Amino acid sequence: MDMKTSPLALLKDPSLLKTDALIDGEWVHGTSRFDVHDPATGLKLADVANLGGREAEQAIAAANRAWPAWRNRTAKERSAILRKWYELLMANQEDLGRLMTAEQGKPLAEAKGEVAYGASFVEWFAEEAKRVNGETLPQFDNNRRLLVIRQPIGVCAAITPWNFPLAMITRKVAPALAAGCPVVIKPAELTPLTALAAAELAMRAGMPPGVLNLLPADGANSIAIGKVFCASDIVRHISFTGSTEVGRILMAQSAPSIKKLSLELGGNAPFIVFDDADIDSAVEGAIASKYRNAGQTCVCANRIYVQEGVYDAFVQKFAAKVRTMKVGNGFEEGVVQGPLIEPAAVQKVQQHLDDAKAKGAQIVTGGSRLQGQFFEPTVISGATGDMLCAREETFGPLAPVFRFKTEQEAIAAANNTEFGLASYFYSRDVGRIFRVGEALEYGMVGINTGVISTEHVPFGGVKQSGLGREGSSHGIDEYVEMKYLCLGDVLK
Ligand SMILES: NC(=O)C1=CN([C@@H]2O[C@H](COP(=O)(O)OP(=O)(O)OC[C@H]3O[C@@H](n4cnc5c(N)ncnc54)[C@H](OP(=O)(O)O)[C@@H]3O)[C@@H](O)[C@H]2O)C=CC1
Ligand SMILES: O=C(O)CCCC(=O)O
Repeated sequence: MDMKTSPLALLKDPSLLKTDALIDGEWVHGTSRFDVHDPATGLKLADVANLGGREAEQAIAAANRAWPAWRNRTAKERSAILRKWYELLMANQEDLGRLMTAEQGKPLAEAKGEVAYGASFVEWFAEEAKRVNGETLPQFDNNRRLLVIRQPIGVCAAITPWNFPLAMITRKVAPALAAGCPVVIKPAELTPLTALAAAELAMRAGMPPGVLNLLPADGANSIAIGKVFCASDIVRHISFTGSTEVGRILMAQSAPSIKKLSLELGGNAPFIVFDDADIDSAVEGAIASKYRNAGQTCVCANRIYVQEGVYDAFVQKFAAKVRTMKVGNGFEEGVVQGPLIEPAAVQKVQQHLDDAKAKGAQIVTGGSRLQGQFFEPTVISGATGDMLCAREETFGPLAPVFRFKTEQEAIAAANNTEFGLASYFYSRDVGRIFRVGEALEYGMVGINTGVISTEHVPFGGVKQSGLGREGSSHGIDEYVEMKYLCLGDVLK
């Protein structure tokens, strides 16, 4: 790595560039390493400790040792450490954003936005730590008292994806820590540097050894670590964000140990524009939803359905806006779309586009692969239900626009998928807003907006998009067990 030309040369605090694993409060070099690259340039950024199943066992044991002291801290003490971590994440927003743009590719402004978003989960759960309340219940005879207490579930594991290198970690780890659970994190192979910097800041915030462990790994070792997490009787909960395929593997592997799972999996978000919508607002929403992170989020609009009366107007206005989007290295001024994460992601966009063209779609704007891992923001019209882009998540900057006639037709098409994460629709009719909002089989519905994510809402899906909810006051429920106490002889 030539540090002079590396985008990481400009870190204000170079000690945030951590490349070793964190186990039991110690930075571990590991016996093997893997390279991390900048998807915009292909250049190597760093080599990182490559840990496997054996170290996963060690990290789990360390977390288990740290558990009694961590759960016995008062909620206020845990809250203070989380609050300090939040402040350090925000104080280092610029550097964390820079690390993220370098390894993930999203434009710097968007990366800094993710730092704030990721930190907001830490701030939120620092507060929620103090609200893990119990209940008293009416007794069934006067000689007894009935109580419900909520206790931390135990050692938790988190497996996170590359598309949100910070926020997907904090959305899992902050509620676990707040509840009194230690964590072992396995970040994505492609984006460990942001995660490691965040772990360093957690240590600076006073996180005790063993309470937060982080194991970078390459693809093969990730599979080995996943097996250890799933088989372990000590790990009581696994939270995973990523593909439905891997979610299914983790669920099957966890069956023997009957583990609690939170799964945030693939989506295939419909974005419906009715004739009565405010078209300019729908265009803004579609841009925000479709092209966030170059289309690489599970809540990105994947299928845009437009009612026939406004179809041509929407397509024309939408494409006009898309043509103004600047594509390039995320560190360049004015860039709003960076590279895709890896060559396979570019190939998937190309495959979906080729398939759509072969089945009769027309390119309205874009349609070309640029150099390296860049792909033009693309809009196609005349999309139909038999196309790959209708059935699978493209996870890239391709917007297929489908035409529909009736509300029933749009709802049926939107629900015609095994996924059920996010959905969106635009209408000014209050009756329709309730009808469609209730009929969409999704965990989240954006109505007259393309932006739904924030820390205090329950984020999650139905059907094969996953299990459980993250964020909000419900997010901590995943990390606590209810215990019923039945107390007799109180009148003696
Ligand atoms: N819901 C979402 O937010 C996301 C959805 N996706 C979807 O998945 C597709 C593929 O993306 P990809 O990154 O490959 O997603 P994966 O589901 O393969 O990876 C997500 C995380 O799981 C890890 N992992 C992969 N296989 C296993 C395993 N058997 N046991 C334990 N951990 C494992 C990965 O590690 P490693 O990085 O080392 O392979 C990574 O940390 C995307 O195109 C997109 O459609 C992808 C990312 C996020
Ligand atoms: O699963 C994803 O793609 C990341 C979630 C994005 C969000 O929180 O809005």
